[in-house]
Amino acid sequence: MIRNAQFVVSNTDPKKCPKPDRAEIAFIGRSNVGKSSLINMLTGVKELAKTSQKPGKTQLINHFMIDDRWYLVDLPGYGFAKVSKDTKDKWEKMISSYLTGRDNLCGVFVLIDSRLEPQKIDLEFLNWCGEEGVPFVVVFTKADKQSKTQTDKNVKAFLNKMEDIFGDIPDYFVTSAEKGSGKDEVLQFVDELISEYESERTN
Ligand SMILES: Nc1nc2c(ncn2[C@@H]2O[C@H](COP(=O)(O)OP(=O)(O)OP(=O)(O)O)[C@@H](O)[C@H]2O)c(=O)[nH]1
Ligand SMILES: [Mg+2]
Repeated sequence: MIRNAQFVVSNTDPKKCPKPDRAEIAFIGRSNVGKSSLINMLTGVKELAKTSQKPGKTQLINHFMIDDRWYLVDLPGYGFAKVSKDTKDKWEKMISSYLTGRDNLCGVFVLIDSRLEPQKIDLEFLNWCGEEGVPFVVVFTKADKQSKTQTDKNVKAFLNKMEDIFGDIPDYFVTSAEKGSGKDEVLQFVDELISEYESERTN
């Protein structure tokens, strides 16, 4: 359970992010996949992270302080078609330097739309994370949008692709921000990552 969640700061420059003095967990995924909605669902604060029906809402690296203990980070989405090459390049630079340079980052939750068949852009991004040693888990979103059978089918297809790429299946969660499903499982995992980070720091 998250008891307290507060917005701290937004940045374009990863170097200006808050002092990395505590555990940090980030959320990323294709534009409109439901990152901000999931963050609101997990924290129980309805409009903590700004959401929109229009893709490309989140443009900055947004830090939130959770229970005075860890940072939660909402990142802008990738794969939004209606942006210039220049904007895409800037995004890539900002996100790659954040993800590879943030010392206190203990986990990156990569969100995947459970309505879709495996998307090249998601697989490429996960592959990049693997190559760079970015510690990721997969979160399927919007499970309420179709039947459980269809969700299971899409999840399975995606995991099969991941197995082809990595030789094994990553940790994953199936969620709906609308229904609140998957909340306990995701928060339990977050807690494990943070506790691990904290015990490594004190030892
Ligand atoms: N039915 C349903 N709709 C969802 C769910 N999660 C998000 N949405 C909707 O999907 C749209 C996009 O959600 P956001 O949370 O803003 O997505 P985002 O990934 O933060 O998008 P960007 O910041 O633009 O990259 C909104 O209209 C949400 O209401 C879900 O679990 N179920
Ligand atoms: Mg967003």
